[in-house]
Amino acid sequence: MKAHPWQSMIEGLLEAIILVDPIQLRIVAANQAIHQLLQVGSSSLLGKGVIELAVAPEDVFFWEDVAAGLSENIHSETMLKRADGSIVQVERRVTLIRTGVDSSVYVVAINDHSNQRRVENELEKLIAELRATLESTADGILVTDLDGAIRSYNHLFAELWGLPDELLTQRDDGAIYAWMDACMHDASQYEERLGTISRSPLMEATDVLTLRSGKTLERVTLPQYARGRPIGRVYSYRDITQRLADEARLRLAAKVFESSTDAIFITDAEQKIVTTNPSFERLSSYTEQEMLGKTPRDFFSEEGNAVQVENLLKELDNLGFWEGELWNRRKNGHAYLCMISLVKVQDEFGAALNYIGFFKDRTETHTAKQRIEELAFLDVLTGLPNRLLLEERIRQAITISSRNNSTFSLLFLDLDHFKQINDSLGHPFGDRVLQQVTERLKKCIRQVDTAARLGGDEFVLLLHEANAEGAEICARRVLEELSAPFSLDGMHFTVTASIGIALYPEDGISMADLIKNADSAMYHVKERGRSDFRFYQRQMNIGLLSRMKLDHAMRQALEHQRFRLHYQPQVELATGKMLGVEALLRWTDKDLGEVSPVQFIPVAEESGVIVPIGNWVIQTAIKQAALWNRDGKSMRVAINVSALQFQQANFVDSIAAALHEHALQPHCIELELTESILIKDVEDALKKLESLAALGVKLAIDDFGTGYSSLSYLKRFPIYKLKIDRSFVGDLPVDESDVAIVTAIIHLAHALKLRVIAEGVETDRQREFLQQRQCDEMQGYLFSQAMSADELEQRYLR
Ligand SMILES: Nc1nc2c(ncn2[C@@H]2O[C@H](COP(=O)(O)O[C@H]3[C@@H](O)[C@H](n4cnc5c(=O)[nH]c(N)nc54)O[C@@H]3COP(=O)(O)O)[C@@H](O)[C@H]2O)c(=O)[nH]1
Repeated sequence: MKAHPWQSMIEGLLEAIILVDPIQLRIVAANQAIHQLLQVGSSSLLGKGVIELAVAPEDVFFWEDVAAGLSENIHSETMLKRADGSIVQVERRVTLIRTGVDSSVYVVAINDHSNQRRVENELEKLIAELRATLESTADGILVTDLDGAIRSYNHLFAELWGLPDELLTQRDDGAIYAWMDACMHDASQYEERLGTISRSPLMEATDVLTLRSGKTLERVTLPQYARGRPIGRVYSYRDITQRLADEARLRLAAKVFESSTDAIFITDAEQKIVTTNPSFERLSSYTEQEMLGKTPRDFFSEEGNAVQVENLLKELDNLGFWEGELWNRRKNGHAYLCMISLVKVQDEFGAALNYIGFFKDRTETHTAKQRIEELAFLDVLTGLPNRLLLEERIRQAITISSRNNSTFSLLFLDLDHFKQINDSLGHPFGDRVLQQVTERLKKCIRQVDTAARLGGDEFVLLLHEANAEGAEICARRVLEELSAPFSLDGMHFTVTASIGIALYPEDGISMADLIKNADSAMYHVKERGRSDFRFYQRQMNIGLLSRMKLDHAMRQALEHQRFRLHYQPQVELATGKMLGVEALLRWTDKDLGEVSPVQFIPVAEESGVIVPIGNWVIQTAIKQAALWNRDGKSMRVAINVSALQFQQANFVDSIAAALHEHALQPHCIELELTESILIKDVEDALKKLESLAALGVKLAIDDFGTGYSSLSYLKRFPIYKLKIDRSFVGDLPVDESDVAIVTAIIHLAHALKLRVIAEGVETDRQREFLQQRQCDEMQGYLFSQAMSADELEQRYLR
């Protein structure tokens, strides 16, 4: 094919050129540049249909339009196919050049655009990436130029500031800034700061913005540079509301950790301690440094609790927590009781992240608890086990004895006349006596035995594996131990006790029965004169029951006038003349028969019915004395007065009223008072005795020598007569002690200008002895027993 005349002209052009015949649409000339662009051999394009190079459909349409004479020029981007089939982006300009009147040629100038296109693509990608970055950032971003005109912002910015939809769709920078102003808690400060920033293009700043909504935003602003010069500014906003709250919480947690009074340690996932708080060191004496890397196992494991520690660690891993108490040791070796809580901190899959241990020293609470428990089981005054603990020990003793077929004994011990000590010397004194008694009781039992105080002056001794013989030995030891004089505040006195013994299993197989029966046996001792011991016998409980019955019967007897008075003469020793009588209460019950005052007076005193009975005695005795004296017979009547009766506030008035009612001279009445009455409430007793003496009533001390025998009251009180107790008279004149005592009492009475009478005189030898010692009067079976008023009148007053 002949070369086109323009071939050489286009050959040297850098731009790729093809010349196309406008009729046949065939390439008539092509330069080197197009061959290179399409990577085809030189001249290989010549003669080729131009449409063959077209890739894009619009090119095909264009050349079809050209062929149809519809189009002449085109300048556009398109694509060409290379020889290897690859596509190349080009800028293509097609110009129809008239070469003659009837001839023309299309000059197709082609520029390889693939580089530019690549750059543009890159740019687009970059922009898209930037946009994506902008959108995907966790911060709200606002980009402005140096004048503050908004160049762009991301959706998070809009969200953080709550921009309304209309501001998102229209471009109105002023409205956006106004909106942001309005959101601010302190708009003026915000604007001032913003002004400062915008006036300083190079300024980098971080600010915290507090919005009215309660949100807190952190704003970081940086200048935007292009070619080393600031061209604008980027503001990034981050919602730090939660972070601030978290930080505050963390600060608080840190403060709690630091200032907690609980010792706290935190371990890593391998249970190695990574930190401890100050309380940890305070409590354990180990510093944090010493604990780092140690494990709870190292820290808590103590001699003897290793198994417990292993179990708790197992439980901690299984359940995620453990709580309990453990004994541990401080660095100095001192043991302390830890109240521990261990918690396993886990990730969402349950794997351990950390372990946190809290513990506190519970030693004091433990000790206090122990003390409280002790107090619950110990008698505060004496430190002895109380009823609760005794019951527990008896229960144990029953269990062991029934299993071993062995025995044990219960000694129920009640101090004799202890009430008098309390009443006369006060409760604090009585308490100290009980403490001294306790010390003596402790000496009488073995280590394995129990001495318990039930309350008041009641004690129980539980003697393990003690049969009757063992119990008796112990009872005797107690009586002997107590018989030694007590000494308190310079006072010397004696305390005796009545002891009842019950044996297991003979006297009961239950705790209640054993205590009841020992108590019952003790009562029998009381009834039979006290200061002794006695074994329980089956019929004794009838006695207990009968005490209640007796009380009831006495009240009935009083109501139905079944009491009567007998009178026992009191005789002048020197002349044998009867000077008076002692009124003695008698009672014949329809069921019980004749009941001795020895039996019923103590029960009446115990229940209080002695007061109305005593009043009846006073009324009856004074009435009888008035009758005798009215008939011209001079007869003095001695009346027994019990302590409870004397304590009644109206006692003196009742005597005065009775004397007045029966018009009896007061000197015809002699009141026999026991020593205990006088030492009970000394001031009250003194007042009453002085009032009675002022009335003219004579006062005698009954049973003299058996009580506390405090001689001071003989000096202070208006006493008229002492009555020597019959226990000192019975063995006269054989018993040297009795001889000495009786002689001393007579001398004492006379020295104090008191009269003296001996009771219980049964023999002539006794009478003679008393006469020799110049005792003033006597009373006893030797002269006469007590008898009814009628009988007495018949025998002695005719
Ligand atoms: N508060 C009141 N007590 C009273 C009253 N009546 C009596 N009693 C007291 O009861 C106790 C026992 O009295 P009783 O059984 O009547 O015994 C008295 C005499 O019978 C007895 N006595 C007299 N002589 C002899 C004797 O030679 N031998 C001997 N074995 N007993 C004898 O002594 C009792 C008198 O004692 P006392 O009162 O100490 O003088 C007794 O304590 C009574 O006090 C009452 O009304 N109220």
